[in-house]
Amino acid sequence: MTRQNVVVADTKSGINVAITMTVSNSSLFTKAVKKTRETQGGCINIPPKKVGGGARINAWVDSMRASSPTRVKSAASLSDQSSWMLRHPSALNMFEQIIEASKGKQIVMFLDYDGTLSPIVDDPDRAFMSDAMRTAVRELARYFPTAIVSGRCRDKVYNFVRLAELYYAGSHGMDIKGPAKGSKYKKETKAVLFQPASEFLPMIDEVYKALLEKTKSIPGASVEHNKFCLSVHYRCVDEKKWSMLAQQVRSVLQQYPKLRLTQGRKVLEIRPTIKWDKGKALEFLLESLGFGNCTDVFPVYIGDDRTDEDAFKILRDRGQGFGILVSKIPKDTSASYSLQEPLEARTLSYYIHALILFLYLLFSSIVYTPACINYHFFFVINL
Ligand SMILES: O=P(O)(O)OC[C@H]1O[C@H](O[C@H]2O[C@H](CO)[C@@H](O)[C@H](O)[C@H]2O)[C@H](O)[C@@H](O)[C@@H]1O
Repeated sequence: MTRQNVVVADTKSGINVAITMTVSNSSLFTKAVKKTRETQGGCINIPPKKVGGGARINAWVDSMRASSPTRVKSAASLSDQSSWMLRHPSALNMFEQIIEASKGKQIVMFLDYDGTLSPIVDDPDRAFMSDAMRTAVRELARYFPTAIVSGRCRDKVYNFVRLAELYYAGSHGMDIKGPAKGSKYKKETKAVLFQPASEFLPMIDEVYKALLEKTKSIPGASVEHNKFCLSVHYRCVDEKKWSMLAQQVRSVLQQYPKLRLTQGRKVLEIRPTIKWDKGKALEFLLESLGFGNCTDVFPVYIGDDRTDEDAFKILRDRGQGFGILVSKIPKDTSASYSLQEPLEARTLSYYIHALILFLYLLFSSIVYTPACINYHFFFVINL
């Protein structure tokens, strides 16, 4: 299967247009040409001052609307949904194939936090992961090197996950730290710490203060300091005020050409223009674990957001491992597989159990433990 991503700058709207072509000879996948108003990684061009402001703001707001799950859901027809599922089958249904592909290779796990390990909630400070999920991740890390890759600042995501044995890449990969006690998977003992955007710290602090001031009159808006980047949340902002919020953010960012804007789930993310993202963080971590040029490594990345696309794309380009997109609705993605997303509280528990099941099954097919013998028996029979 070959897949080509072509990114074309839409000079009118200031938003890039990504055209993705997937050509496959496998019966599982269909030929598809997709056009979306976003790039991989969801980058929005910050327009230069002189160009018409109104049109630009409308384009921002359009993009904010497009990322609203309810709208995307209603826009997606049933046949779109099923053809998308053919191209990105459930990781649970494809489990045997996945295990087969990883045979004899070292699996390395990369997990996004919000929307992947924790449910999406209104208050970013209350996005707790369940104890059951923590147990699943802890178990996973017993068998595979495991990293959490998040847009959040590293300390904050660590406080949610609270597992000292993991690698953490916070601030969209711009703040990477290995386990304090070293890792059993890493031969050399030198601790891993990598912060490629350190010089931006004073600027980020400055912009944080400016954004707090500019957005304080917009009910529901909040600004989160993620150390090397910032998040402007609009999940709780009335849609009628989105345009005003976009204008305020734009007015601040125009003074800082060294910062760029990307988009997540009802969040505008501001970060340095350096060429660093979750995909680069994944490569950095593989390198520091000693798997940089290895052919027998099998990285698995699970994420739900546009910024995770950078990592999915790296895996596709390397032809190693695969990405799993957590989403209930069709989205343009470089991930190979999908898992359902917890849109409603009622379906949330299903998703968490599904993910836990997937994580458990992944390691239980390789390592025999009493708790997983039943599944293994089932798995072997089904082969
Ligand atoms: O890379 P991630 O770990 O997925 O971080 C991306 C952003 O996640 C958080 O925001 C998202 O989750 C919040 C809590 O569920 C939700 O309220 C918000 O609408 C989502 O966008 C985090 O707060 C942001 O700083 C991250 O950039």
